[in-house]
Amino acid sequence: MCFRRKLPNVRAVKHISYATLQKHPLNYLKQRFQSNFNRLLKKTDAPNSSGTKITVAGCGQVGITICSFLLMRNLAKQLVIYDVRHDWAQAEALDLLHGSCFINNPTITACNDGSKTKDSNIVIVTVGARPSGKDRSRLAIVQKTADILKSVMPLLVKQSPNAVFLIISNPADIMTWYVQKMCKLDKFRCFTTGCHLDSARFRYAIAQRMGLPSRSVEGYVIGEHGASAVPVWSTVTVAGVPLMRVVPDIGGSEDKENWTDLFNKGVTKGAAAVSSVKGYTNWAVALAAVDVVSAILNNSGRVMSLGTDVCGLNCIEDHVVLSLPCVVKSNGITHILQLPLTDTEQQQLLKSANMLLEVQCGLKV
Ligand SMILES: NC(=O)c1ccc[n+]([C@@H]2O[C@H](COP(=O)([O-])OP(=O)(O)OC[C@H]3O[C@@H](n4cnc5c(N)ncnc54)[C@H](O)[C@@H]3O)[C@@H](O)[C@H]2O)c1
Repeated sequence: MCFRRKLPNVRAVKHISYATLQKHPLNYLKQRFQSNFNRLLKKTDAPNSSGTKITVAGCGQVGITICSFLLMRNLAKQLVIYDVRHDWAQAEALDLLHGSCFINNPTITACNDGSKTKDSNIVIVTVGARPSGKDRSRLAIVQKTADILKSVMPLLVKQSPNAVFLIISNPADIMTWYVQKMCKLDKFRCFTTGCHLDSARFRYAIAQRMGLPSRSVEGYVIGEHGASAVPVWSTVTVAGVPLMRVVPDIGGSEDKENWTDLFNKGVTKGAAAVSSVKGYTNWAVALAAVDVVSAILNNSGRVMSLGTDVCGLNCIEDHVVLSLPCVVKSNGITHILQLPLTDTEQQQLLKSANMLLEVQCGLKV
């Protein structure tokens, strides 16, 4: 009996005018219910934490796949989808929201003006053009994507000046260099997934040849996320055994087992094998991006081959963005590893750096 008396009295809500009731009977009911329900909730002094906020800029194939993995892995409490196609972004957000009860009730919003991205912790950038036509290389779309980023990035940086910016848009190394320069962002908090994806493809290709799962293989690809990527055979271990100890000539001119072919087919031409059929790649890049986000949010200190300005490292003397193994913590990249490379690997890395530098110089900024 005592308990019943403490329940709020539904008739006590007086502030709703008769006009409102006439106009919107449903509103009236909603307000009555909400007002009474709120009286049951007693607020404490705990600060209101809204959780990690992540913006995904660009909700094409790559962007929306990243969104779905972020939600499935429970990494974003607030997700903002930003795209010039507002209706499309809103529809994608609503589609995801319809499944809220399966993904821990996140807040998902969409916008085309950047307003809702304010104070994001992480901004993942996938806006851009896809390679199409005869030349399907990543470098073919460089100026087009740069022009798009020129209109998008200042807005996103202004809204979230302290965020970590993860650049996916291709050609990813050049675009990261461009964004770092244009928005004056530090290299530790504006970087690209770069060769983290290529390293995953590398591990997969080696594991396939060995008949083992990818996770039994460690090893890095460095340099350009693209045709001049460098396989660092000297870092490859299979079940802890350095592959170079078993195949001393691996990747060299005497490589009778054709490991270089395996790299070319599985890594540098890996994306084309998918996109020549589908028209795009989305799953592996999204998994790689979400892996980086998870490393950041967990302050993990994991080492990943990511692309940022590597001037002064491994004999590279220019401000060029390419991938080297990086330590990832909550504020971004804390350290970049100077790998002890073989002569062949070092030469290939410098070649990759020079090629990227040439494209950087040709960009109209
Ligand atoms: N780094 C990697 O490993 C990797 C892998 C795959 C794809 N990519 C790159 O990711 C990018 C996206 O690929 P996708 O397949 O999702 O392409 P997509 O064409 O499906 O999506 C691009 C999205 O960007 C949006 N967009 C374009 N201009 C915009 C603007 N000015 N403002 C806001 N939004 C804008 C488009 O509306 C579209 O939704 C491409 O550059 C692609 O090459 C990178």
